[in-house]
Amino acid sequence: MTPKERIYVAIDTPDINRATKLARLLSGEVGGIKIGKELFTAQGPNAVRGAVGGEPLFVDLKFHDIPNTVAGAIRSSLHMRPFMVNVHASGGKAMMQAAVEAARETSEDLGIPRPLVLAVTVLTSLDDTDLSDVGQKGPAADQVKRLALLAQESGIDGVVCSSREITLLRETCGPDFKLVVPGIRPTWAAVGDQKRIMTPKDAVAAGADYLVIGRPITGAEDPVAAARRIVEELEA
Ligand SMILES: O=C(O)c1cc(=O)[nH]c(=O)n1[C@@H]1O[C@H](COP(=O)(O)O)[C@@H](O)[C@H]1O
Repeated sequence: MTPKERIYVAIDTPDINRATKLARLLSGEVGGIKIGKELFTAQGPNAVRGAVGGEPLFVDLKFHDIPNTVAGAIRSSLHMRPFMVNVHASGGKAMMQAAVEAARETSEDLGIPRPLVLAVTVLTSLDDTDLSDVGQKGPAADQVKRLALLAQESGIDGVVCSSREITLLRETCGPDFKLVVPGIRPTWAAVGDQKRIMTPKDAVAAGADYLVIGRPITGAEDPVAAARRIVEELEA
């Protein structure tokens, strides 16, 4: 995989014109586009695919519900022809198994490649204190490992984790388990609400498969120049 192919740019806006413009501008500059709750909730599935054009799409809706409902949501999301979809690992084993099975069945029915089904472990905006506030047993790395192993047992293709856990998960889950990593901050970008962060180059060196990068690119005065700068840093 080339450095460019590893980058999924997170387009978080409710505005379809801005999303379409960013996706067109960045087409060919990155590996794919990630669309999440903000655009999806405002504009719906048809608009999402329309905005993204033919680029590989990560549909990041982080489903977290009972198995039957998550399976149905995964089935519905496949009409956007995603390359990756995700659920929360904390939804449990039966829920993750139902998500994988729904993706398999529906992609067969639609005659499309099965998307990678990923599980979100511990959000990159949470640290050890936040985890203990919600009664989860930290430190964050331990909880990420626990959830990643459960996801792997459930037939999930990989996890969304922070850069801080990449090395641990590579050792624990092996070379083929996909590690998709948000909370990526080049040295020249603002941190914002992210807590467990790393630079793009360090994250790839640690073993990340895909990097999810939003505001450092989309919030830049020149998003194409920012994307190119990140690609150059990865290639250096
Ligand atoms: O699943 C995700 O993509 C995700 C998981 C996570 O733990 N942290 C996280 O930031 N994300 C998403 O990754 C993107 C990060 O965007 P920036 O912080 O702007 O780079 C956002 O769209 C988040 O919704």
